[in-house]
Amino acid sequence: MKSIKVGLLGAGTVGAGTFNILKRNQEEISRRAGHKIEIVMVADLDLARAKELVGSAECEVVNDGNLVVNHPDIEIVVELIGGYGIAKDLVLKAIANGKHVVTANKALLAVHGDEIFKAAQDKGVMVAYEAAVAGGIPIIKALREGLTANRIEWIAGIINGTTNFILSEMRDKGLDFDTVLKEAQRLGYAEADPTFDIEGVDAAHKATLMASIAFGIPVQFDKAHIEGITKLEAIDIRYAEQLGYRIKLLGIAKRTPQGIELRVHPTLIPAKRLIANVEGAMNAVVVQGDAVGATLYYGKGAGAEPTGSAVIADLVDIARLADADPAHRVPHLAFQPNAMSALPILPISEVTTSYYLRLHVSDKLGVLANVTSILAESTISVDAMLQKEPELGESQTDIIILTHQTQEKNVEAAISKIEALPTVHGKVTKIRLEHLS
Ligand SMILES: NC(=O)c1ccc[n+]([C@@H]2O[C@H](COP(=O)([O-])OP(=O)(O)OC[C@H]3O[C@@H](n4cnc5c(N)ncnc54)[C@H](O)[C@@H]3O)[C@@H](O)[C@H]2O)c1
Ligand SMILES: N[C@@H](CCO)C(=O)O
Ligand code: NA
Repeated sequence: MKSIKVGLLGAGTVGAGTFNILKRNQEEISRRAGHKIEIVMVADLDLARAKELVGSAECEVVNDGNLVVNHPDIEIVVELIGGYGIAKDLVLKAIANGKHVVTANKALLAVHGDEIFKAAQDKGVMVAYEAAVAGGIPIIKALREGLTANRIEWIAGIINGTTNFILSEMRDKGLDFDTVLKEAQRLGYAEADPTFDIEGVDAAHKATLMASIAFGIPVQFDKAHIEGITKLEAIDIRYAEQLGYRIKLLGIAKRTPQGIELRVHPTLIPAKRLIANVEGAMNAVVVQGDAVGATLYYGKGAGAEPTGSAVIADLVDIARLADADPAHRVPHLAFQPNAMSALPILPISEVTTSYYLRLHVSDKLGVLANVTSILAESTISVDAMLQKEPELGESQTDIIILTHQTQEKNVEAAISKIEALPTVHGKVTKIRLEHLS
């Protein structure tokens, strides 16, 4: 049996998960791959961490990733450092040296993916990234291969474990935001910079990659509309529940005749949908294809071994395909590089969806009539409404309105008019709503 030599860049959470699974399941994995996949060198700036991971195993430990990417016997480089700097440099060097690359680095691919995939294409090597989206869930495999017959219509996913964990723990245990974030960091879910998680950036990296392989468009992270969970208020989570909805941070990629919607934001979804009941650090992605209908993928999107599971799946894929003619391998972005689409990513003002609006109003006759006539003038139709009784001794209260589908710019124009009414106080809270059907 041939041995395929692998070099590991980064011995942190995912590096350790990958190393340990490969050690534990070596025999089973070799039976599948038809080759022995062997990590022969581990590089980490923190040499002690790498040494502790490798233990007594036969594997060189170094603190300079260049030794991995320049190693003559290493065929596959696994990049698990993260970020755009040294990770990009080492990935491009590995490709230039004719090595295949496996990476979990969605930030790098969502921003520099086109350059990296082009370099790999020119050199005839593979860049595999199953771990980059929804960790252990084989969503890249499903989109690039399993659903290849379909014209994919939309994808909607809970694709950041940290924020789903925060939303779940806050709702169920009444814990505060900072306490739950610290716990997510301790469990190894959070990014090195946790603002990437809570501000929706990490989910947008993943949605960008899914949009590319679903629709055959270049990676365009800079065009994604991104909102995180930091401005979400507990009161809206409660009102949503009363109306039969849950609020989740969704990554959405949708094809429309005018272009592609690519957006990440807190979203109301009907509580009866399976995806609405995905809790804790779990991830789930719904993919709607024209032939297959809706399919749902669920599992652990973060953590050492779930993510390591995806890294090793890529190693096995590469081991199986390494000898194949590069033209016969699965294209990096699922579509042949000369058959990419130029469909634009739509600005958020052009997006069409439904809305949850919360207005703080004076409890006076005629307020509701004023609001509904503004909505009617803007051709926004109302799906449901909830008017709270004012608290004892209060003269103001909340009105919650759920709209039918309309364009974002219509809703924004109507909100400006509603906020100008003397009986409406402060800003109107707007949260997008998706029925996912
Ligand atoms: N943690 C997860 O659950 C998870 C899931 C999916 C994807 N990812 C991605 O995987 C990658 C790694 O994440 P992680 O959580 O394992 O991070 P981590 O911080 O636990 O590990 C990164 C390791 O890289 C090392 N490192 C930093 N600079 C280096 C350099 N110049 N040369 C060599 N080593 C260097 C660090 O010392 C550290 O040990 C990131 O791209 C992340 O986005 C993480
Ligand atoms: N920080 C990411 C890790 C997995 O990509 C998350 O919380 O989902
Ligand atoms: Na995955």
